[in-house]
Amino acid sequence: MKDVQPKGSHFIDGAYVEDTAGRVINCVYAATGEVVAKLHSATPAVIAQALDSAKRAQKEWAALPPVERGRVLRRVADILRERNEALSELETIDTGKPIQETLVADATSGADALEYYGGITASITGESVPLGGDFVYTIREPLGVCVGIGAWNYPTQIACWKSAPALACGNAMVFKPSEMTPLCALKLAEIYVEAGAPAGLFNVVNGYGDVGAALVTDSRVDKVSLTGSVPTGRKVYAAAAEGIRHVTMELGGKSPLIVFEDADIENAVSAAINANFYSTGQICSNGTRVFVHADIAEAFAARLVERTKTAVIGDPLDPETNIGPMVTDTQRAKVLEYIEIGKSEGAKLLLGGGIPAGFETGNYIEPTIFSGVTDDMRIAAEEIFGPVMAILTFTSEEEAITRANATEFGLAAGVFTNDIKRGHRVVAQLEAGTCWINQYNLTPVEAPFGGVKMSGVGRENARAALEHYSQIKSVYVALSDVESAF
Ligand SMILES: NC(=O)c1ccc[n+]([C@@H]2O[C@H](COP(=O)([O-])OP(=O)(O)OC[C@H]3O[C@@H](n4cnc5c(N)ncnc54)[C@H](O)[C@@H]3O)[C@@H](O)[C@H]2O)c1
Ligand SMILES: O=CCc1c[nH]cn1
Repeated sequence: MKDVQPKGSHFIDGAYVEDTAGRVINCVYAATGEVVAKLHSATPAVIAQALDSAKRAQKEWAALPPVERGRVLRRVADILRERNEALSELETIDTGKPIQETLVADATSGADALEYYGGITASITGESVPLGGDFVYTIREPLGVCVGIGAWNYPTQIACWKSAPALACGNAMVFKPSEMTPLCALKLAEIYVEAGAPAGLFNVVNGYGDVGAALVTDSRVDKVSLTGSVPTGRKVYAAAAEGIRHVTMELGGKSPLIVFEDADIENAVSAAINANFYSTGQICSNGTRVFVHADIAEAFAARLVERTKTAVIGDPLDPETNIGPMVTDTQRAKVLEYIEIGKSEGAKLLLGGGIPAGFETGNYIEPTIFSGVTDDMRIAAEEIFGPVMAILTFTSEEEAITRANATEFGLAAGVFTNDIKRGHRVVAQLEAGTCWINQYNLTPVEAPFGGVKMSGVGRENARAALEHYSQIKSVYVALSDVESAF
């Protein structure tokens, strides 16, 4: 294994920082259990250093001409692309996701965000509102210091999706990665400095949940953007509310993928595979409730099982592997428990259901398919966040919509049909922030991404994210005399 030990646990004010007084964070390669790096959770002194330097850098950054700020972000995008191979390898070591995925979905997705926001930085403007003589103009101002808190499934992408729009709007960011994947965001911080961002503009503090909690309530912080689970979202949202801070909440889901009887079965099967087994099932927007019309359910399941049997489970650094280990043994244990729950609830196990033979070391788990699932089963109601697909059947459009919406979550949804009118009609009734018709899980930076209901607040990506990293100042300009009562 190559040496991935960073020069310090945190990256603050343009340099690596270490404080060994913090609790140890072991960074483990999920395929072997080997500890590949040892870091320390941020102490209060480290957190203060990060916030102070971000506050200072933010003023300097916001004072630059927007076109110059945009140029720095575009340079970050270029460096991310130039180093894609090394960054993808690091992402694979950090998360356990197969290299064939990380080469196309992580630093590259981050680069898209940096390029997109770098390109529009200079067009983040206010407007002029005529009042028949007098007028109002608006200025779109940065919020100040933003805190980003990440989940472990997409450490590079999450850091880029948060920092790119934040910095484009003139903010600074202190980013706290998940304690399970502490390595990738440090590389991004190095790249920001190399691309010309002022020291302190993008700081990374590693740490456990208590570090996130300390950041959220600090008086220097103006905005918090969390990617994580609903229970953490509840805590962070409440803590941020104490200080009336702006929030973005990118939380969990239990999204429906509806396959109508007229759908192209091969495409629908491909989508179900992507919606459940990509990243070994560790994607927030996964379509884990696959509603299939009863008329095609048997054919769909047969083809799905046939194709899933060809999945290549292996070392994620091997380019042939398309199913890697889960991020941690704890996460795998949780998924194995759900599989047992599914069996005891009476769902039919069509494929998988355990640790693959020959993969007793590492956090491996088989891609698992249940059929005969009903809405009341826990495997159909709760987010598992692993490679477990539940197939449910339906007989009418109305029934599919009602059952798809019968969840507290509302992150994403997909519809497969060859009747395009039906596709639009159904999507219009689905309670989800991100929908796909005849596709699943593609998240281009040009499209707003985020959830409704318990799945979140706010949007990432596209111009929509700018609304969540800026505030509007209205300036009334009088061209006439001032009237008063006396
Ligand atoms: N909607 C999205 O865009 C999106 C994307 C990826 C993952 N997710 C969700 O994330 C979850 C999986 O990730 P996870 O297990 O890392 O989530 P998690 O909620 O356990 O942790 C997320 C982050 O919050 C931090 N944290 C924990 N307690 C905190 C507190 N009290 N205050 C501040 N920070 C705290 C953690 O250290 C971590 O960095 C799933 O529910 C998944 O759906 C959502
Ligand atoms: O994990 C959630 C965000 C996402 C969806 N697809 C790629 N990234």
